[in-house]
Amino acid sequence: MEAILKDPAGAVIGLDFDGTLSPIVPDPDAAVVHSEAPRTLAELGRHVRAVAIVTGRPPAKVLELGPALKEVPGLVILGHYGFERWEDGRICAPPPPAGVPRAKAELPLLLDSLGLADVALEDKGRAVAVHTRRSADPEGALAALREPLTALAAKHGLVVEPGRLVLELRPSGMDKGHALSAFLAERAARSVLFAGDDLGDLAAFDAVRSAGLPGVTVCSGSAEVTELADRADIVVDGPEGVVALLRELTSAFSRS
Ligand SMILES: O=P(O)(O)OC[C@H]1O[C@H](O[C@H]2O[C@H](CO)[C@@H](O)[C@H](O)[C@H]2O)[C@H](O)[C@@H](O)[C@@H]1O
Repeated sequence: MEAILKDPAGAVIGLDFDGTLSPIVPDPDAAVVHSEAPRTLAELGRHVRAVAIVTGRPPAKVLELGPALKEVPGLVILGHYGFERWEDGRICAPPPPAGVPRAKAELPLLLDSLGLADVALEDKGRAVAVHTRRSADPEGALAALREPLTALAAKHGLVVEPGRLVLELRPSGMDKGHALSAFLAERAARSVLFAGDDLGDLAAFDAVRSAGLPGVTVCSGSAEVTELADRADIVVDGPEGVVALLRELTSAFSRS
C-alpha cells in the first residue's frame, strides 16, 4: 500500500463487481451497485492511473445494475472474465462461442433428470450460469450439479467456473488473471490493488503477485468464501468495507 500512497499516478485499481462493489442478493438480476461506489470510483480515478472493474458479468449487465458507473470518467469494465471490454461508452466483444446455446438447450432436461427444477438459470450470452442460492438445499444442489455440469461443459467445449452458489458454463482461454495482467501492461502500471470476494478472483490475486510490481490484494469478506481471506493482504467487511477502504485511499491521496 505504501507504493500506491507514494505514487498514486502509477497505480491501477482493479475491482470485482458482485460481492465487492455490489452486495450479494438472492436474485442476480436484482443486484445493484453500492450506492456510494460510482462517486467513490470517480474520485479515486482522479488520482490513480486507472480504475477497472474485472467481472464475470457481461459489461452491459454491470451498467444495467449500476447505471451511474457510465458517468465515471476513464472507467474500464473487463467483463466476462476479460472476454468483453467496455470503455468510453463502447463495448468490444468477440463473437460468442457456439457451445453456449447448445449447452443451454440441454440444461432443462438435465436439471429435470437430477430433480433440480428449483435452480435458476442466468443466460449471460457468452456463458450460462446455474444458480442454487434460491433452491431448497443450495449446497446440496451445487454438489449434485458439479459432475453433470462438468460433463456437459466438456461436451460443448466449455469449462465450469465455480462461484458463490453458482456454477457457470463458459469458454476457456481467459480469466481475471489474464485480463488484469494485460491491463497492467497496457497502462504501464507501477503498482496495483485488486479487490475481490470469490473464487474467480483468485486468478487476479495471482496476477497481482506475479506482476513484478508492488501489489495489494483485498478480500471483500464473507462467511461464504474463505479461500480469499487466507490469501489477501487486507480483509474488509463486504462491499461496505471495500467502498470505505477506497474512500480512505482517496482521502489519503487528497491530503498528500
Ligand atoms: O465476477 P463477479 O462480478 O463477482 O461476478 C460473479 C458472478 O456474480 C453473480 O452471481 C453472484 O451474485 C448474485 C447477486 O448478488 C448472487 O445471487 C449469486 O448467488 C452470486 O453467485 C452473477 O449472477 C454471475 O453471473 C457472476 O458470474
